[in-house]
Amino acid sequence: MSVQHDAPSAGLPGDRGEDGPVFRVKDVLRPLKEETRGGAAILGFACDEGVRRNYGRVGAARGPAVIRSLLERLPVHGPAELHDAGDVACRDGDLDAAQERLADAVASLLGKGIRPVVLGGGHEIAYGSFLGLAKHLGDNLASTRVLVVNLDAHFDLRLAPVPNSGTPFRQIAELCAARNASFNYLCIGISELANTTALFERAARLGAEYWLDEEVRKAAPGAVRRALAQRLDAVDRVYLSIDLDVLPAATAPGVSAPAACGIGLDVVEDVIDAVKASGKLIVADIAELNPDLDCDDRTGRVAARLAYRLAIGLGKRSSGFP
Ligand SMILES: N=CN[C@@H](CCC(=O)O)C(=O)O
Ligand SMILES: [Mn+2]
Ligand SMILES: [Mn+2]
Repeated sequence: MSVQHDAPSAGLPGDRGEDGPVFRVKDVLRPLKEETRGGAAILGFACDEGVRRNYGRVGAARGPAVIRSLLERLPVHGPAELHDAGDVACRDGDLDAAQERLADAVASLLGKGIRPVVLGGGHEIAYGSFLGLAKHLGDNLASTRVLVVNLDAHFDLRLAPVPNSGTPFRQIAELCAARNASFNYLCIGISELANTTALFERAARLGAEYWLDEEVRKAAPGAVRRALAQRLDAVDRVYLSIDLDVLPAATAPGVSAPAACGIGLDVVEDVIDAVKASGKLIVADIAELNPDLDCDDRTGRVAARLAYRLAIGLGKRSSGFP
């Protein structure tokens, strides 16, 4: 279902009126209503408690507000509909409770046939997103082949006394084991110099597949897409997590741990498009934007662009370029 825009934008840079009405995301973004079914919704996770516990640079709790404001400014080129499911915040440093509330919000959206695009927040968001998917699937988790795709310089498979931004995928592995579900983890953009030997060994023990940042950078055109297509063919559903620190520091300076190498934004966008085109994407999140560390909103704009691609989709314009 889609609705026409009904209120053109005004007052934003570029909206001078002389070229006719301008429609932007803010004109189609509507607070989620109880009766809403289907479509996509953005849901914020205003939390950096996991980053703090992981000795990172805090500030990602302000990520959702900044992504929303940059997303709202982007133009919409055709009929579109997007719901805003509000924010889940972390209160009094209680990360477990915040992840539970995020999971409940994700499960509630999925129960209504709405595809959540969750905006972080530190990468502790990932455990909440997946827990929501697990709640939604219930007893069907074990029989549903879920592929977890994480675009990240880091495995985030750490062992730690308490959950943090470096542990979510180890927590997901444990949740899967407890529910007799397989842990099918594909990590794209892993940096050899940002993960210890112990983490590579844990990834191997858990059967994780990873593609290194250097391999992806040197891959022949189309190779990532072809390899990904094989993995997508073999599963029923995909949870896609994007840690912005998978991008080079010049593209994404506003993260706790910027990448020296990273993989290109074009690869990240190719992965999004391939996963969406498979029809199997069920939950997506964007993690680690720290507006306090950003430069000219560079990382925020990238996050907004990715959120747009996930929630609304590009490709309504084509120049005919060969
Ligand atoms: N979210 C994950 N963070 C990385 C941080 C690495 C760093 O601070 O250098 C990790 O734990 O591996
Ligand atoms: Mn990372
Ligand atoms: Mn991460």
